[in-house]
Amino acid sequence: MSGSGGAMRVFPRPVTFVTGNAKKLEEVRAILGQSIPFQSLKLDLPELQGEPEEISKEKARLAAVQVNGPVLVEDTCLCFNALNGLPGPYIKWFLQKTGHEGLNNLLKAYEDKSAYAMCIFSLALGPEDEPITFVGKTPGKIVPARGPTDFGWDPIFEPEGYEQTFVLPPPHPFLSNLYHTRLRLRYQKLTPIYSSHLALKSLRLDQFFSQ
Ligand SMILES: O=c1nc[nH]c2c1ncn2[C@H]1C[C@H](O)[C@@H](COP(=O)(O)OP(=O)(O)OP(=O)(O)O)O1
Ligand SMILES: [Mg+2]
Repeated sequence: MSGSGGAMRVFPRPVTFVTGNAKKLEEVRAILGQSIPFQSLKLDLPELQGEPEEISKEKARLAAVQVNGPVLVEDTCLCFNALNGLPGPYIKWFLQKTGHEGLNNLLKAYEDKSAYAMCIFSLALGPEDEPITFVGKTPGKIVPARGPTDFGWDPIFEPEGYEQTFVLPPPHPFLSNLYHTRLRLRYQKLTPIYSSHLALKSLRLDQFFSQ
């Protein structure tokens, strides 16, 4: 696929990011909303049980039927290594029922507090198309909650290489705008993804996202 074209050719219609989560929307809009024709729809779609990628794909299929056009969905998992990846895709329910403290308690029986945050994006070009998934992982560890509690499990996840959870206030306003840190983390998760999966589909990543 060479020559002119790009996003407008791949997506004759805007991609609808379907989510019921305002925070997610804020972040994804900030990262992708400038580079592809983008709109959003607030829907809390059912998420079936199973392996994370399958859950996400199925969600994209449902979304594409509802929207009848190109859709993007994201599923976020928080996976504890000591528990072989659980709570994983079920983190939302664990968080709701047990809170940050309960999540820490789950690991009390284990020395290994390591975890990874995983975001899975699934893109379906339409109701008839098989969704493409993009998986990004950020390693880190589970710590007692600190900082503001405005976004999910952020306060208990300390990404590797950072001495703070996602949400502590920036140590210095010029050095680290936390909002940026968080976006960068997400971006890190996304970058390897574009190249591998989109190349497979012979859709050049820059055609997707840089125009
Ligand atoms: O970057 C994040 N940092 C901290 N917490 C996060 C993040 N991203 C999602 N979360 C929370 C939201 C929900 O409690 C669970 C994932 O569940 P998940 O199904 O992916 O999100 P959701 O149901 O809120 O929105 P959606 O309508 O897009 O499915 O982790
Ligand atoms: Mg959900």
